[in-house]
Order: sequence, then C-alpha cells, then structure tokens
Amino acid sequence: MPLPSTKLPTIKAIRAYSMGGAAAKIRGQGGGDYHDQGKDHWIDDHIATPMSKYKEYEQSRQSFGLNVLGTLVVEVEASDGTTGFAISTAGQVGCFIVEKHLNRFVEGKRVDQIKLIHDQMINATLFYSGGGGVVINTISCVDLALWDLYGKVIGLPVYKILGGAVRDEIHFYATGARPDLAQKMGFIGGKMPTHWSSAFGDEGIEKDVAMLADMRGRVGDDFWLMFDCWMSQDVNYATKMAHAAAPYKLKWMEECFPAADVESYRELKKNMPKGMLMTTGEHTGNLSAFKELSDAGVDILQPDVGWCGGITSLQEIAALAKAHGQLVVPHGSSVYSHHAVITFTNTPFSEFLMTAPKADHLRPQFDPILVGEPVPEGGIITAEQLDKPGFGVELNRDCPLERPYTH
Ligand SMILES: C[C@H](O)[C@H](O)CC(=O)C(=O)O
Ligand SMILES: [Mg+2]
Repeated sequence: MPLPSTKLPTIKAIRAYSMGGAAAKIRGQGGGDYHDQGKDHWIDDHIATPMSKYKEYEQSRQSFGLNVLGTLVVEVEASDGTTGFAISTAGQVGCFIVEKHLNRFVEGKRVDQIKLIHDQMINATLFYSGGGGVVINTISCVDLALWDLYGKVIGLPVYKILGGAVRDEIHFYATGARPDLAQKMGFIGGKMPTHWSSAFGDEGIEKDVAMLADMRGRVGDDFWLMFDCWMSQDVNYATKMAHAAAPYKLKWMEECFPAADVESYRELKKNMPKGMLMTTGEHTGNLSAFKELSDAGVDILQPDVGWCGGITSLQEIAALAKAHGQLVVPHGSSVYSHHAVITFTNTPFSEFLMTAPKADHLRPQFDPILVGEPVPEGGIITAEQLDKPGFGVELNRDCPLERPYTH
C-alpha cells in the first residue's frame, strides 16, 4: 500500500507579484507593506526612529523610505491545479529573488516538502542574505505560501497541520495611537509608539511619559499599556524612560535598540524596574540571532512570521523561547501568526496592529490585499474562525498587482 504522501501533487509553478513600494505607480495602499499608508496616518506621525536625529527625517518614516519595498505576493500552483499564496514586505526586490533564484527549490517538489524547501532556500541565500532583511522576508513569503498550498490541497487549516489549537480563542492587544479606543473595542491592552528618541534627551522622555500618564488616566489601572520604541534609544535613555514610566504601570518596553545590539539588551535587562518586561525581535531574521536575544534576557521574543523565515522558522523560535521560559508573541501578522500562535503553549496573547488611520475602528491589518481576513471582534479571534483550508484567505485580485520578472 503506497503511503498517502506519494499521492500528493507536486508544485508546478511559483509566481511573484508586487504591489506598492517605490517602483509602483500606485502607492499608499497598505497591504503586506502595512507601513505604505496614505497621508495623515498615526503610523507615520512623528514616531521615534534611529533617523529621528536628522531634522529632515524626524516627522515621517516614509520620508526616509520605510515604504520603499512594497508588498510581495508569492503564489504557488500544484499539479492538481490547487493554488496557495502568501504576502510579505519585499515588493519587486522579492519578486526577483523568487523568480530568478528560489524557484529552483520549489518547482517539482511535492507539496508536503516544506521543511526541505525551507532549508534549501535559507542555505542557498546565505551568501547574500546576511541572515535577515529582505531576503528572509522573501523566503518567509514562499514558506507561508507553501503552508497555504499544503493546507488547501489536503483541506485543512494550517493550525491543524501544525498539531492543532491549544486554546479555543486568541486574545489580542492592539498597537496604535489610541489604546483608550482599543479598550472599548475589547482588547486587553494597547501599545503606543514613542514619539521621541534618545536624540532628544530628558525632554523626549518627559513628553512620551506625559503621553503614557494621560493614557493611564483614560484607561484606568488594569488595562495593559506598552511602549514600542522602534530601535530609537540607547541604554541610558531606555533605562531612564523605563523608570520614569514605571509609576504609570508600563507593561513593557519594546525594541529599544536595533536587532543586532544584543549587548544593549543585556545591559537594559539588568537596569529594568522590577516587573517591567523587555521585548524585541520583529527585525531579527535567523534562529541564532534569536538565541542571542533570548540569552540576553529578552522576556518576550517577537518574531514577525513574514520576516523571520515563515511558519517553519517561527516554530523553531517558539521552541527556543519555551526552553528558556520565555514567551513568543509575534509581531502582528494577521492570519499568518494566528494559525501559528493558537498552537503555541507559550503565546498567551497576540498582537493586532491597527491600520485604521486614526486607530479608531477595526480595519484588517493587510487591507486590501486579503479577502476574508478576520479582525478581533471584542478583542478575540476564535479557532473556529480559522477553520478554513490553508490560512483561510484569498488574494484580492482587484489590487494593482505587477509581475516584474518571470522565469
Ligand atoms: C508602531 C511601530 O512603530 C511599528 O510601526 C509597528 C511595530 O513595531 C509593532 O507593531 O510592534
Ligand atoms: Mg514593534
């Protein structure tokens, strides 16, 4: 009797499309590059960054190119005609990598050979990936498309292929400018971007802590409030900010430093007020780097499943965190993280990133590129809502997609 896997279809074709980014005529659409939003959006309103020290790049992250990449869409087609797809942030650069390099590791393989393809993609790109960046975003996108295809071929949601849910529902905190409104929508907490970097010294700390104090006054004592510092600080500044924020019950300080600055994280961990958590990881792209952050004492590892190597890598990172008694709470990535985290015992809650311009209503994070993307109603997404083959979403073909390369 042949094993069922010998009856599985093979992958006939892989195609890569882009939307938005610097190469596109139409920009500001959102999608996989959720920083590519239009004007007057909270996500680009004087947010602290490592570029804040330059006056001309202080007000807007788009001004220094945060949205140059755009959305990457990877579509994979099986020999039985089933298609799977995924999105990430990599745009036309990613399209080149998929169509001219990664295609060779995908086409011709059986739809269940995801780990083999993943390992070949990672190792074959080491000479130019540096273990992260746009190359890993692209590999993540292929990996996610493969999981989607496999799920669609065998008729199961990805979370069931990964071993099944360990809880019936996922509870979310919201990232955005208005935790007070997120509280009314049923979220368990709100993470705000800081607006001032270490370039502004004590005055910057005072202004951001005043924002926190105001928000604490609006939401009461029990609602979680967090700061996302987006790599904009140094150890001294982060230490001072953490202590100034402690009286207002700040739950965690996130991504105070660039991903590779492991020594700063180690130092900050020693300086943190008792009970406040230190988190990071969304810009980290390989397992060894996550190990270093974990060893440095990061309390919550926050890989982005679209930027860390896909579901295949995210499972390894979650296991690493678990072995060290740490949580893994991925950077919000909608269905791509929902299907993973509902299977992790060390992810008690998850992130929802508000992409509504004023953070005042629910908008699907990757709007408009996914059809059927769920949003947390009352701060919750249930396992039942994920019960559709693959990641349970379809590609919105009305979006202005381009295919710049073929093979
Ligand atoms: C709000 C942050 O600056 C960033 O845009 C998103 C992020 O880092 C997060 O959700 O975490
Ligand atoms: Mg963050």
